[in-house]
Amino acid sequence: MGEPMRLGLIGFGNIAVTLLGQLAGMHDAPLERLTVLCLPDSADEASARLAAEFAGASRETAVVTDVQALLADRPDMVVECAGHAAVVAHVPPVLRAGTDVVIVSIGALADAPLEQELRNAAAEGKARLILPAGAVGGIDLLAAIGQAGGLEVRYRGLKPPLAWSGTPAEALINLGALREPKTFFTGTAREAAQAYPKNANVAATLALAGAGFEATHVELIADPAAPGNVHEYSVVSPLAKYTMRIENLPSAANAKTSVSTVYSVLREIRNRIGPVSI
Ligand SMILES: NC(=O)C1=CN([C@@H]2O[C@H](COP(=O)(O)OP(=O)(O)OC[C@H]3O[C@@H](n4cnc5c(N)ncnc54)[C@H](O)[C@@H]3O)[C@@H](O)[C@H]2O)C=CC1
Ligand SMILES: O=C([O-])CC(=O)C(=O)O
Repeated sequence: MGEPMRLGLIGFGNIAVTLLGQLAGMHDAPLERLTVLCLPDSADEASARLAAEFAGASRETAVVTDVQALLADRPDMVVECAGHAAVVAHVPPVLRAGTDVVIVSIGALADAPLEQELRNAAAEGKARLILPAGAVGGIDLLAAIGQAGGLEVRYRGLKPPLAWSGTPAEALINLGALREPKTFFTGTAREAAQAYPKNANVAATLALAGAGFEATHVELIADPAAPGNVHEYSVVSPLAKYTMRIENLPSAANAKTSVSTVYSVLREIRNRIGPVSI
């Protein structure tokens, strides 16, 4: 059994709430304290759910609404699952304080000055910024072979039309009337991640692991027949060629987010506290 851990969470939406259920059932790699940083309007709900679903004899919980209060709770690691704006607001001070941070809103790093600020903050605090695979897979191989250079990475993100609601796709196509797949975006991973902050974090993850934000080619597609949130990419390099296609189950509470994202975060937590990392 691993050492008990103090975990901080930033955000209390779909990913955080689903993760809470997973953490509550986790007994082989225990958490002794869970501190949630949420917006003031969700603090009461977060407190009630933590008390009902997580707190126990050997588990303490706290809900806070500012980052200094989160740090005062001395988390061993913080997980961001709140969106790009929360990365901007909260992650640099947590890293500077010397606390490792897992971020799911990886597309925030498409803003080059922010990426630099996060790298500097991690170096200053001697902390690690951990970028999980999220809703995509094969990041281990991409990051490994990418070091040899010569990579070509092409990514296609297909989701059902509903998952693109509230995004710039709405102004480009009639999502409700779509009867066949429609590619509404072609461009770089940087453009995709910035224009679609809730849908193209995967493009940023591939870019950071592989060929970079400018050289990673992205297509985004609304497809009424999509069997879920689909991430497809191909890699050509001097060391290996591979293609990947993942059909993800969308979250019940947020069609934009695949459930596997939550399990990817859980994997980072288990790897941190469990006796084996895989
Ligand atoms: N890396 C990946 O593969 C993926 C990354 N994501 C990222 O994860 C994010 C969260 O996803 P969901 O939980 O499904 O979204 P959600 O919208 O259900 O939850 C986000 C929560 O964060 C809260 N929040 C927003 N700003 C905040 C702040 N400054 N401080 C504290 N809380 C704040 C909101 O009130 C909301 O409850 C997405 O916005 C996206 O950026 C999502 C899917 C895949
Ligand atoms: O959850 C997914 O399938 C991917 C996603 O939203 C993102 O890349 O931002």
